[in-house]
Amino acid sequence: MIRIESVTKRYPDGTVAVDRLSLEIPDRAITVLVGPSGCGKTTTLRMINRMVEPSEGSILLDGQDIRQQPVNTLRRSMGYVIQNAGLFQHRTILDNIATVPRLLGWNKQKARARAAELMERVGLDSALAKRYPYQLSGGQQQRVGVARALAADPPVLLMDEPFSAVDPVVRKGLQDELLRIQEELGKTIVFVTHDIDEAIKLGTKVAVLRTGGRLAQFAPPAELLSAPADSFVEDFLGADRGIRRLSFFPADGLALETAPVVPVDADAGEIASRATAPYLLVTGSDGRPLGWSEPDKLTAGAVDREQLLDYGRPFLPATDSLRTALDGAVLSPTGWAVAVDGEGRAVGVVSQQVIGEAIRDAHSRVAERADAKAGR
Ligand SMILES: Nc1ncnc2c1ncn2[C@@H]1O[C@H](COP(=O)(O)OP(=O)(O)OP(=O)(O)O)[C@@H](O)[C@H]1O
Repeated sequence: MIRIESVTKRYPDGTVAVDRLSLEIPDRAITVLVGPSGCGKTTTLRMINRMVEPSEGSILLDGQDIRQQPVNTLRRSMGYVIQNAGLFQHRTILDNIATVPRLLGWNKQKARARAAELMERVGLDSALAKRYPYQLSGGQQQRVGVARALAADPPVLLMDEPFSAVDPVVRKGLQDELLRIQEELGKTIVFVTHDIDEAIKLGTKVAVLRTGGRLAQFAPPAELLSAPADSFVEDFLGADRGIRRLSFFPADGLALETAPVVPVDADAGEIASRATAPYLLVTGSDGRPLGWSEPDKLTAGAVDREQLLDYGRPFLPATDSLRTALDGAVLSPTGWAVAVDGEGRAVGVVSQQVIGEAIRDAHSRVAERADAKAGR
């Protein structure tokens, strides 16, 4: 664990970049530092690997003050990734990634073998190994930056706005990749961003800093969204807080209805028996949804697929959230969302009303837990 204990950083010109900051950064999780420009995020990160020394307070790594070990030893235990990757322009991709192992005295062959393994891990095609950084896209360069930071297998990764310079689609890919790598490798990651959506997506815990380097709130993302500490955090979280919070509620408890799901080859009797629902979801012979129809517009044995209403975007109850389920219902012309299994086969349907009830239940469970925690 990294413990930041009442740390203040005053730069020589008198600027107080960080003001009595205390944080406990858990192992094997992603802790995000987020806040407006100039709130002291980078300064805090750089104090962890001693690129910046605190004016007051101390930082402990596994109980030991980081000043008690040689700075090079400390930095070797902490990979560092920055915006625009900061690659060595005159070295190939493979040699960029092999830099730290080489510094540690590994022979060339072993270091390059490790670099090749890491290229695969971060999703880089091995054909890029011999290229130079300028021959890569921005997103690929960022992946090289992550691979290089992981090369010596440090327990800690410090990441300073690593994905800020790439477009939103590439950025999403890099974020997903980081979550996957984290799941596989279990690093302790401290991640700086000014983007609250990125913080909420990546953070196990999120520290919101305000200008002057003071901590506004330190909590898991779902808690930030449900209970912002004050109006600064609330404003920083931005619009749609309620909807975004639904991402943290699983859809697996939704009561699905199977009666309105009819196979395309259903006979007249079966259609009639299901006609109590305002709409029926017609499925193909493979069980996948084809579209919605009003029961009286369905003719047994002769379904006109052109006449079916679009079924919108289905959700997977096992892995998706109430947000995805609600989105599916809102997008559907019938107001009902379609639930599918991993193969895309319809397993049931659910109305906006039922999703609304599930949202209310989820909210009250959170409120009960908060009450229990507060001893009310
Ligand atoms: N070397 C320095 N000397 C004087 N002031 C500095 C120095 N480095 C940073 N600062 C100031 O300290 C404050 C915090 O800077 P820092 O870079 O840590 O913020 P940040 O939250 O990372 O900002 P951004 O999101 O814009 O990168 C700012 O007011 C900045 O101008």
